Amino acid sequence: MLAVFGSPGRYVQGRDATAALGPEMARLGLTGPAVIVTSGAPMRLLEDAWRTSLDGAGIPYTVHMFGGECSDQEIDRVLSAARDPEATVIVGAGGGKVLDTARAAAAALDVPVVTCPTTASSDAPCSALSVVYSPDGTFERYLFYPRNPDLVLVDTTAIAAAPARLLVAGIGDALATWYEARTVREARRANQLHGAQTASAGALAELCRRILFDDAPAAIRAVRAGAVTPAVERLVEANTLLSGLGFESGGLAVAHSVHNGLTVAAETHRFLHGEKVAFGLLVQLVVEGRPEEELAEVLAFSARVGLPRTLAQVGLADPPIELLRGIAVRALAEGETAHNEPFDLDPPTLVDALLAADAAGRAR
Ligand SMILES: NC(=O)c1ccc[n+]([C@@H]2O[C@H](COP(=O)([O-])OP(=O)(O)OC[C@H]3O[C@@H](n4cnc5c(N)ncnc54)[C@H](O)[C@@H]3O)[C@@H](O)[C@H]2O)c1
Ligand SMILES: [Zn+2]
Repeated sequence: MLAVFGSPGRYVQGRDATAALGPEMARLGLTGPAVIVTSGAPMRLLEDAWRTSLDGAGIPYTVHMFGGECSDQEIDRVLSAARDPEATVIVGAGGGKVLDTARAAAAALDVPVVTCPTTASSDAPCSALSVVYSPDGTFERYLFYPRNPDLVLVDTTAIAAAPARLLVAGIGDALATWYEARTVREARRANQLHGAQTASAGALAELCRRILFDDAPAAIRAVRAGAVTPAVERLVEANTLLSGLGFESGGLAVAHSVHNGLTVAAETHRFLHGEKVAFGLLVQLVVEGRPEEELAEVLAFSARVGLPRTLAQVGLADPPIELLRGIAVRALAEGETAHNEPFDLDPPTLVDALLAADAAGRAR
């Protein structure tokens, strides 16, 4: 297997970065017409900055309001919105679902995509894939693309204006990165680019983990105050760039499959991707039989930053055993990254790991 490493063409991050969107697009030749896919909160935060920046760069654009889920239906709506202006670039500005929808529409049109995360709630911004759900929020499939985004522009002022819960969820998604990449490396499985892991992907995942452990509490405090600080900048880079490069070029394992499994339970739909991944990571450590100290370290960190450690904390207080079985079956469906483990996994084994991870979280 060849080693493969992928990354976005250009990554720009900082205070009020949206002011640079027009010039950054223009320097890449992305002069429009553009369709901006966005939702309510990001729109309110950024519409004035878009007008100034894109008008200033001579880039015509229209805005498409996101319907709430990255589903085939929503991707089709964006394609319709792009038809009339004959859009030559799609810009996604919002959470992971907005970015995934924008990326899917751009790929279908074979035009470049720009992602502008307005929250550091997941590692969606930098990747060359989308996660597609049914309109009611059940995981359906991954869509893989030949290219990563041409430009990722991260406005930390917008991110600091978002609820701290979103940043914490992003920490959950980023926390799993190094542990999942370690599994993929040890098992010599393929990463999300269908190649072997480079040493640099492992090193980026490692740096991601170190920044989380060093900077997360200070960054969360600052975002609660709506402030951008050096700790916020580092943490946003860890959640967005390092976790993004780390998961894609490093690979995924049980933690993300448990997330996908949990989505079969409607009770979990009000919880964020990164919150479910954080619990999935505990399940992964249990099923891999990692040392007690490692589980304790992750549990202590998760408790400190406020990530879920139990089934109840992702909406499943006292779940019936049939529901847990359904979650395990979905988590082990064909193509799931749980199969990157170096051992065979079956639903009863995973149900036991779900129960044991929950017990470990409750015991703390
Ligand atoms: N493509 C990938 O590589 C990849 C990686 C990780 C996750 N994902 C996907 O991304 C999604 C998770 O993304 P998410 O956790 O961001 O959820 P989300 O997209 O639902 O966004 C969460 C909420 O944040 C709000 N929001 C965004 N910016 C805001 C701001 N500045 N102020 C206030 N509210 C704001 C949104 O409106 C939304 O209600 C899942 O569908 C997951 O599967 C994809
Ligand atoms: Zn994730």
